[in-house]
Amino acid sequence: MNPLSDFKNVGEVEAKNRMLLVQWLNSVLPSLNISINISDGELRACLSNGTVLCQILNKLRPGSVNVVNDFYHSLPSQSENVKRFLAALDLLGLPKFEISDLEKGNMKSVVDCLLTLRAKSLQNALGDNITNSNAVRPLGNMSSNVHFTDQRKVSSETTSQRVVRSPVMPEHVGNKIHDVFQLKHGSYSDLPEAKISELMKSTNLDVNSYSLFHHLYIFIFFIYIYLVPCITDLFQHLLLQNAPTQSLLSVVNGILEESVERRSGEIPQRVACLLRKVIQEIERRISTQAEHLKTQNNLFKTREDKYQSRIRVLEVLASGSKKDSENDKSKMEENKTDDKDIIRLSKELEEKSMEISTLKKELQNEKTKMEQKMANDIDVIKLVKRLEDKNTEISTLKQELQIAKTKMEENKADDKDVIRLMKELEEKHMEISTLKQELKTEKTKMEQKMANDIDVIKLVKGLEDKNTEISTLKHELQIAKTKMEEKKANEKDVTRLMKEMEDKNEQISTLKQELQVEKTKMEENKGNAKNVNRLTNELNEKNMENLTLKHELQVAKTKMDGKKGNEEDVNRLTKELDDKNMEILTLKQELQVTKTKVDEKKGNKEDVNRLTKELDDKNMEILTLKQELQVAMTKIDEKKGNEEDVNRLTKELDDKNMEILTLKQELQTVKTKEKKADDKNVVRLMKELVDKGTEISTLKQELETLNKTYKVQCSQLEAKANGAKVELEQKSQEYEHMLEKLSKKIKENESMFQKWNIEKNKLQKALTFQFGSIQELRLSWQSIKQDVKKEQMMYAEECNRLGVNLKPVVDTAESYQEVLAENRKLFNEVQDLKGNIRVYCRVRPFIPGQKEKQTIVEHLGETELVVANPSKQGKEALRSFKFNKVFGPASTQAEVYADIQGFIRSVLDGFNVCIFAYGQTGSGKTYTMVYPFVTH
Ligand SMILES: Nc1ncnc2c1ncn2[C@@H]1O[C@H](COP(=O)(O)OP(=O)(O)OP(=O)(O)O)[C@@H](O)[C@H]1O
Repeated sequence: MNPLSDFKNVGEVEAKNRMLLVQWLNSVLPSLNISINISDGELRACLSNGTVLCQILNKLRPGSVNVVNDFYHSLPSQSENVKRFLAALDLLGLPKFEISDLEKGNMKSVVDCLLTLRAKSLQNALGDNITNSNAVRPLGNMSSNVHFTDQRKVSSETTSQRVVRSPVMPEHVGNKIHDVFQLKHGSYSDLPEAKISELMKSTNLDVNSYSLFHHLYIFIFFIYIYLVPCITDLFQHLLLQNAPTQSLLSVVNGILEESVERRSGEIPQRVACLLRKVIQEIERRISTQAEHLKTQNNLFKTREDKYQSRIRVLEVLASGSKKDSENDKSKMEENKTDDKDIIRLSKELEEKSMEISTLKKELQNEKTKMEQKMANDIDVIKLVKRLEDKNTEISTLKQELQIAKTKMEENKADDKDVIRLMKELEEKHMEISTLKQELKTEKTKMEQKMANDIDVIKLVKGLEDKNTEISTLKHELQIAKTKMEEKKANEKDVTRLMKEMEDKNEQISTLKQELQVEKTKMEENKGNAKNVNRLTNELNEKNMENLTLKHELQVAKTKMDGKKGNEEDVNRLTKELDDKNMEILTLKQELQVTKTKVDEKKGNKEDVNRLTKELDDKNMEILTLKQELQVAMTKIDEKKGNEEDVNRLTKELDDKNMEILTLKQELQTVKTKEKKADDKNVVRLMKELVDKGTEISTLKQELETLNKTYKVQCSQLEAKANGAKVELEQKSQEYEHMLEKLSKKIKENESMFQKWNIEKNKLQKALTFQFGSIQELRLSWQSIKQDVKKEQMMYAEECNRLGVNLKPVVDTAESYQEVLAENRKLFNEVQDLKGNIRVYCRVRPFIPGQKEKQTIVEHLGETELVVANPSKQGKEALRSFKFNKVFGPASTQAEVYADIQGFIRSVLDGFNVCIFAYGQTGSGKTYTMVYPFVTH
């Protein structure tokens, strides 16, 4: 056991005892009105006066203590009151406490003492008439000395009076002894404890219960002494054995008193023997009483042990209950652990539910991802389509580029652009291949079940970037295309110019021929030299113009050969060409006009004049032209000298024309070659196209397979998702079920917890009750112990008194013989006078329940009895009998005894007496002899 808990228990027990005491004090003395939660110090202050203690005792036993009320000398009076109270307790045989305990020491002893007083008073209050009478009686009345002094006071009374009155105290003793005998004969264990204590404590006697048993014994003894001296030793022994001690003592007292009254000084031998035997019997009884006391002591010890063991058992039970409570606590703790488990399980459930929710969320996310991936896949498909479109575009671009390339090669186009474009194309190819690789990797990633969206987004971004790049490239290509077209246009312009040049040259040649024709005509028609000159000048001018044109053409060609002729030059050249054409047209018109004029001059003299005028004009013009030509010539001379140069130039022009022709031929050939190359390129491109188509078809197939696998995977994933959903639902249902179970368990545990709490409370109440009962048992045990000690003391005192009383009895035993002899003589004389043999008749009444109630007794007289005989008639029908005395059916045992009690005296005087009963079975012999104490 835990010492701390012991301490607590001890403290609790002391507090409870104090409360009990306070309650009792308040109930006995309501004026006190002490608080239940009084402390030790307060209780000391309340009781240290001593007056309260004395008042309580006086309340319980009025007049037990005289209270000292000395207000001037309070302290001595207080201690005096306490002393008186303690003395009274001492007299009562109750446990005491020390005065120092009340003044300074531990109040526990004071509380225990007062609680024993309380227990004693409660026992008395439990309806025990004997103890009630004791409670009312003054304390001094309890002393046995008082009884003996009273006994001595009435010693002068007659024997018969004594027989009735004397057994006030000895009757207690006799009863006690009788009861003790009963106990000795083996019924201790059958008796209740209350009865034992009652027996042990009872010092009072109900006089009404004094039975005939006692009288009968005295009566038989006297018969034995005076009337039946020859009675056997066995009967004597039986008498002594069965006689109560009080009867024996009263008999002894009676004999002694009678001998004293007679003053004969003689005690008959038989009486002396009887007295010795009585004394021996009393001694034996005392010794047996001592033994009984010992056995009682042992019994009390065993009972004490029993109580101790019970206390221990109760303590063990208490500890057990504590253990039980601890077990309950442990159970509670287990319940707590169960609760913890439940909490843990609920937490786990929550976690599971959280996991389920997260799984659901993940599933949702997966779904969304799947959908996104589906969307991405759609995007990818779109991208692939776009890529295919791009490929087609690229292929077309390639073709265009190839065409442009060839054209550029043919037309010596910008190599750098072409190279750049080629490089870009290669880069595009590379990019496309990388894109393809990326696509493949994407596909593999898609095959590896959903590459993350970021990569897809990146790819999409990359694709977008690529698209932008492609768009920029397209734009560049468009620009390049436009440039190429422009260049083509330039080329066309160049060719057109070349054609125009050729036309001009042809026109020039025709003009030359016309001029030649005109010259010949002029010569034939003695044409005007001025016109010739003019025409020559004009021709020269035209030649110059041609030269300049050629030169400019050459420059343009060189520029074109330089492959970097810009549009401005071309425009400029075209403008110049247009101007020249305009000039040529004007010249043509002028020529036409002159031709017509010449034709008119040929027709008519007037016209000739006009023509001459016109010729003059023309000449003037020619002159001007010549001048101009001269200027030009001078200029030419200044630059290149003379007409040779012009011829050279004309030759050169011819050469150039030739060159133009050759160039035209070359162009024609190049065009043919170009056509051939174009065909080759077309074949190659076709091949590439076919390859691309195959690639595209394979890519499409791959895409389709990928789509299919993707769809299959999607379906699988959907199936898995559905399965997971079903599992999740099942799990959620299971968890819900578990939750319900757990909630039920929690409710059950709560109900169990409440039950346990109720049981715990009950156990605690039972424990407190048991503790209280243990305490009460202890107190009662202490009181019983005190009672036993007191009884022991009383018995010791009684023994001493008996010894003291017996001593004069023994001393005067011899003088008694004389008295007894005289008494015997007188009595026997009376008996002889009455008749030595007496015959009595007693008629039994009908027994209750007897069916046939017909009596044959016809007449019942004092000494006569008439009996009817129905079988006979006449005188014999009635028969009368005479007896010393006839007792009727209404006669009592006392009447019968009163008639024969003289024989008892004779017995005690030493005479032999014989009393016997005779009669039919069931006539009442045993009733008359054995049941003398039944009063009727
Ligand atoms: N005077 C009486 N008054 C009332 N009842 C009596 C009286 N005498 C005898 N009885 C009853 O009669 C019945 C028989 O009595 P009892 O046993 O004394 O007869 P008995 O003569 O002793 O019989 P047995 O010879 O068989 O021993 C008993 O029940 C007894 O109580």
